[in-house]
Amino acid sequence: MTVLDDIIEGVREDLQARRLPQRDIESAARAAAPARDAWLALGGGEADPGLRVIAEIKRRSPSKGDLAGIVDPAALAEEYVAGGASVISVLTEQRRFKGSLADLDAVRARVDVPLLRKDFTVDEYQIWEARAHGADLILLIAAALDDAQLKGFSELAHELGMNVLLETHTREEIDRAAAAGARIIGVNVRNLKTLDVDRSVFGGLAASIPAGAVAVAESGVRGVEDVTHYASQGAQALLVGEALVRTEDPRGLLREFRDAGSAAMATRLA
Ligand SMILES: O=P(O)(O)OC[C@@H](O)[C@@H](O)c1c[nH]c2ccccc12
Repeated sequence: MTVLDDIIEGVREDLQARRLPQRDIESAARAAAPARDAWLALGGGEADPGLRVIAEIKRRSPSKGDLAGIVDPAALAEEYVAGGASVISVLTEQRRFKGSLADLDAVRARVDVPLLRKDFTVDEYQIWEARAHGADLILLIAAALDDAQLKGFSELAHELGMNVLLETHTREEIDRAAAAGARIIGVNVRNLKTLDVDRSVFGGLAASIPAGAVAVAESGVRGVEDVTHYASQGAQALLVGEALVRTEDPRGLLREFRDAGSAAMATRLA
């Protein structure tokens, strides 16, 4: 059994414990304020977008253990917005990442940028639930889903006005993401089956991401050098967790990342 299989088993158990009747979650989703456009926020369709950052609220991870206490996730989210984050990612998985839907609610109440509900989506219920809690974007992981699920889950998210960040790790998964109509494609340089990080995976796959889709490099940003690396390899956006939750100055670090990344993008496109 891989790490990913193990995580998903826990996610399914937690879901059964909190599941509301389908009509209740649907009416909560329909009552939520309309979703914001995360694709536009990430520079979709723009000729000169500048590097966008998806800043993540993450207390713990299976690979690194405890990262940060984060007693007030909304205050951290406000720092991220002040530093120019385009999207905020809120981990809602409980067992391995110490996240919750309450974190998503707290952040939603305080910031206006698009929010990614970051979780292991394996059931349509979680998509309704994401919308009910104010998410604008959901994560779908190609390694965890078959083609019919990628397509069906994407369609449901779009029907609810949300975007999808479709996470890949191989060439084959990028092709599957493209076939599912993904407009925001992430390459996670961490292999979710082994948790190994290999930063060169992004550059090896970036050219396979279809034009028109926003290319997101996920994981492994330790500092400005990694930002420059990903941006020079074709990343339009970065998903950053650990570096931002560990620093004393998330606002300043975010600005540094955006400046360095935008400069590297400009050089690449010149
Ligand atoms: O903390 P990092 O190395 O900056 O990584 C952030 C993000 O990419 C990572 O949290 C992540 C990427 N895909 C995921 C899927 C589930 C949980 C977490 C993730």
